[in-house]
Amino acid sequence: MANPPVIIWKDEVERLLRYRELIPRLEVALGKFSWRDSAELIQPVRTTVPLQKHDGFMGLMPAYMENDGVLSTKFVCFYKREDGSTLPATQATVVLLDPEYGNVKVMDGEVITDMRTAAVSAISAKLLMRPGAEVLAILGTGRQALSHYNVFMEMFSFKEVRVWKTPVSGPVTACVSVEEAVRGADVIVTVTRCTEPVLFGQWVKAGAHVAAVGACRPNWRELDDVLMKEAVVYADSREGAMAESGDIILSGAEVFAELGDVINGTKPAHREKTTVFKSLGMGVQDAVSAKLVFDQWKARHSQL
Ligand SMILES: NC(=O)C1=CN([C@@H]2O[C@H](COP(=O)(O)OP(=O)(O)OC[C@H]3O[C@@H](n4cnc5c(N)ncnc54)[C@H](O)[C@@H]3O)[C@@H](O)[C@H]2O)C=CC1
Ligand SMILES: O=C([O-])C1=[NH+]CCC1
Repeated sequence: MANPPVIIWKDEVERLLRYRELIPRLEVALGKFSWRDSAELIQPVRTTVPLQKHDGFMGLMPAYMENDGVLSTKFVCFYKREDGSTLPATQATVVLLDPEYGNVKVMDGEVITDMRTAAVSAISAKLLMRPGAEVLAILGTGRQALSHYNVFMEMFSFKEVRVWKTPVSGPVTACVSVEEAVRGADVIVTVTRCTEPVLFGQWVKAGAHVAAVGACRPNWRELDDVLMKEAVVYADSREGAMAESGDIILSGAEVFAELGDVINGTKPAHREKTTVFKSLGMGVQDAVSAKLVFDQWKARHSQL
């Protein structure tokens, strides 16, 4: 039955989305994705349209989970703004559809993008960091840096958190150089808009886990060749990584496994080795986040 469209604004998404409910759903979705069972989940690599005049791109990120009744697409615009710009790098909207009737719910995608990306990095750390990890370093101080800080503080108890270049709020050590931030760190999160390597393997402690979130174009880098070749490399999607990750394509590093493979138990988690999780972002992550927001919204509105 056709229902009128629903619009859910940013402040409401912010109120409704919680990491404790989001993380288990994302783990299930990552696992389902890695089985490559099209009866369960269909998610092509995102389509990108370059916005040359604005130094950015628009990405279209569809996903369909037949058995879960989830159909959605995110529209995301990403701009390679200069360092120091106050404008957001990422603007996003998620459209959730009823698969049977095509009814539309439209919601803000910025909070979803910030939170689901950070949550997936936290899942990578849960699976791949060495036991007893004490020091977290975050490179970047934008939106993703903040969401990563929030979820890592909620999920883990690090003794020290270092941030390059300026501090986010909270008990963190502000570092003036990347080397100072990452030397001796057990977990490193890279959430910059860099297009050249900023994190070098020679500074990274053996056995550290790196969640590499920026550098989402085939010619952009955050990590150098030494790190990419020394580490065991995991990705959210093999196809996404091979199509979009400059760190993987240009270094020639191999993707050892997807996070979903580790969740499914089909590939090991090499906690004892240096690991890189290369995150590109997937439509299915937005789909399960949007479904969670809509279900919570519906529950609240049916009580009114
Ligand atoms: N893997 C995924 O699913 C997602 C990845 N991203 C990526 O995460 C990165 C950060 O996104 P946001 O936090 O939203 O952006 P933002 O603009 O809020 O923050 C970017 C950060 O990078 C720093 N930065 C900019 N240019 C730099 C340079 N040349 N060298 C060093 N640092 C520089 C800025 O100072 C700022 O701290 C972007 O590359 C974006 O593409 C964003 C959303 C999802
Ligand atoms: O998955 C996502 O939304 C994005 N990945 C890189 C820029 C935005």
